[in-house]
Amino acid sequence: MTISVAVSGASGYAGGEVLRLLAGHPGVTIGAITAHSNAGSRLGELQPHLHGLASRILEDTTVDNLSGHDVVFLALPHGASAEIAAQLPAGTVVIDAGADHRLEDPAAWEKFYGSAHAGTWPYGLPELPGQREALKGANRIAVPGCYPTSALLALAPGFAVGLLQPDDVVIVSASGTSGAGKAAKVNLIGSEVMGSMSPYGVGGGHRHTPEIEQGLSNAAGEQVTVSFTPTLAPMSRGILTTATAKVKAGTTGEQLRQAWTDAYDDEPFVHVLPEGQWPATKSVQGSNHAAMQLAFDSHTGRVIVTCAIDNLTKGTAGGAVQSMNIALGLAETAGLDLQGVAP
Ligand SMILES: NC(=O)C1=CN([C@@H]2O[C@H](COP(=O)(O)OP(=O)(O)OC[C@H]3O[C@@H](n4cnc5c(N)ncnc54)[C@H](OP(=O)(O)O)[C@@H]3O)[C@@H](O)[C@H]2O)C=CC1
Ligand SMILES: CC(=O)N[C@@H](CCC(=O)OP(=O)(O)O)C(=O)O
Repeated sequence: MTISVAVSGASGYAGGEVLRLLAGHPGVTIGAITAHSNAGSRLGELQPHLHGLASRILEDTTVDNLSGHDVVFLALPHGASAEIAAQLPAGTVVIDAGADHRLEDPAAWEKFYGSAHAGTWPYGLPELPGQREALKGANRIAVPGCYPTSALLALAPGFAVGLLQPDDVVIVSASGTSGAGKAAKVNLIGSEVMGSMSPYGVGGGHRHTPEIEQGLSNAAGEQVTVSFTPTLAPMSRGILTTATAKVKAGTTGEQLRQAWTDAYDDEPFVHVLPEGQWPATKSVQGSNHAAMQLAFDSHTGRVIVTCAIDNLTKGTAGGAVQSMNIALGLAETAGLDLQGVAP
């Protein structure tokens, strides 16, 4: 049996990455591919790396064009996906790469996104406690944001076993510029970003703060507050997150390492590196893998975890395909058997 899949936002970075992964997926057939201003164009003009699909024509992103498939991926700007999703048949598996259905708290949504909350869907990060079960058979899936994917993978194990204090969490992430999408922004063009790094959304203003707090609070079973600072790095892909939290009194370095290795030893895509080896974005580029390392800083009583992902793969499209596989009962790694790229 082959599963028919439609991909909207196929002219953009996230949609293009979904197509790259689906092109190598053994169980799916790619049906409609849709765009907005680029509808009518050949895919090869916009995504020249997708050689096998180059002659496909982008259709308009309409309910009619997306209906009639088993699975629909939405890789659209915030707001656009909720409007389309609400009109797709209930039996279709809809996987939203955007933020519209990630947050559980309508007040947090309204505060950070400034619009009405569209509802909450199962969250597509299967490595979180209990989340793989929640995705089985789901027909609506909210793909996490790229920063939250790295931050939640980094700290959830310590909160899940009660080793970390909930009120002193500091997370700093560096992201490649593709995280911002294809639309040109003056601070993202090469001459501005090459050879330079800069922060943004400083002081609790970034919209991923409530998403990270939600995931860590769910893992901890109590409210976790987070200080999150994103920075822009001169690379096209990749996120390196450094997350630190104060440990509870009496916690040892051995207990911390045990908690992380217990959480991830059986995971196909999340790797706690051997002690002393630290992650690099290059090692996960183009793959659905996350590489991480942790250390206990006994001087400050903090655990420091670094986690590297590719924002477009594990941070978006790879997580989306992994969640689709779980929802449909396929092998979780189908279409995702890709190693990193070097050098
Ligand atoms: N880039 C990343 O690392 C991540 C992105 N995401 C999310 O994925 C989604 C897509 O992001 P990304 O691919 O980066 O963005 P891009 O700007 O690269 O692509 C946006 C896509 O949406 C289409 N589009 C734009 N406006 C509309 C509209 N009003 N109705 C329908 N389609 C529209 C565009 O079509 P056209 O080109 O034809 O105008 C294009 O295909 C966003 O919600 C983003 O937040 C999530 C995690 C990480
Ligand atoms: C570098 C960069 O600009 N990154 C984006 C986050 C990308 C992402 O995960 O987006 P959504 O939550 O919107 O899906 C940002 O900070 O807005």
